[in-house]
Amino acid sequence: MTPPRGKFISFEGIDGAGKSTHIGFTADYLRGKGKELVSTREPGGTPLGERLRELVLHEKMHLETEALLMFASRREHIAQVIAPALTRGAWVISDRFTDASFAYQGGGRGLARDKLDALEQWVHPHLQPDLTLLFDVPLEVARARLDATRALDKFEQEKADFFSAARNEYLRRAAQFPERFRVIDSTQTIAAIQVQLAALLDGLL
Ligand SMILES: Nc1ncnc2c1ncn2[C@@H]1O[C@H](COP(=O)(O)OP(=O)(O)O)[C@@H](O)[C@H]1O
Ligand SMILES: Cc1cn([C@H]2C[C@H](O)[C@@H](COP(=O)(O)OP(=O)(O)O)O2)c(=O)[nH]c1=O
Repeated sequence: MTPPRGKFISFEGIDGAGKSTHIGFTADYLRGKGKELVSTREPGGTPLGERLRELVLHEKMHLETEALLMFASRREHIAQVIAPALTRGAWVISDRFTDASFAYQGGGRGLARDKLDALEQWVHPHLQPDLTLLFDVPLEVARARLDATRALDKFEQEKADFFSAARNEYLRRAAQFPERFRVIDSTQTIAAIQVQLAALLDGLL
């Protein structure tokens, strides 16, 4: 008998919003409920994708090259990891997916939305996350969290305008696709967010 398809959850937000923190909690929570879980990330998630990630996070390149590499990594990720896992009934949680390309290459860098729409249609015409968790914080909060924790990559070194545009594009997408997005106020304490996450995940189980 074919197992029921697994669920696909993406985690989004500007750098420093708290995605990585809550991915760990979500993975533990779902494993605790007995789900086979695949925790992965973009760009990356496959050996080839991780090599593309190194390039795209550290090399200067044309904006369209950057967008194409994000989708090239995603194509491989879907083929090798996401689709097979969902088919065998595993749940997939991904640290970013296509909404990040709309937010960063589209909102942040100004790539025309119709080009991103075309790439999305090409690379995954029939696949969307069942749930997209958007961790939303004001830029100053995100920046303060980043400065306190780590060395910054190419994107994290961008200026406030870039993150403001990326955040706005995320919120625009959340309003456009309310059935799959949940916006989480990430200025709350980690414990308060976990309570909210547990309730959202229970709704999917
Ligand atoms: N709700 C929160 N309140 C306070 N600090 C937080 C919160 N969420 C995350 N942090 C801290 O902010 C930093 C960045 O979080 P992280 O999860 O790495 O963000 P992201 O993956 O979105 O870039 C970490 O040091 C983390 O402990
Ligand atoms: C998936 C994706 C990520 N990005 C950017 C957002 C992030 O700044 C960067 C890497 O994402 P992320 O995994 O959040 O890095 P870390 O957790 O190490 O901070 O890639 C894009 O610009 N477009 C995309 O399509």
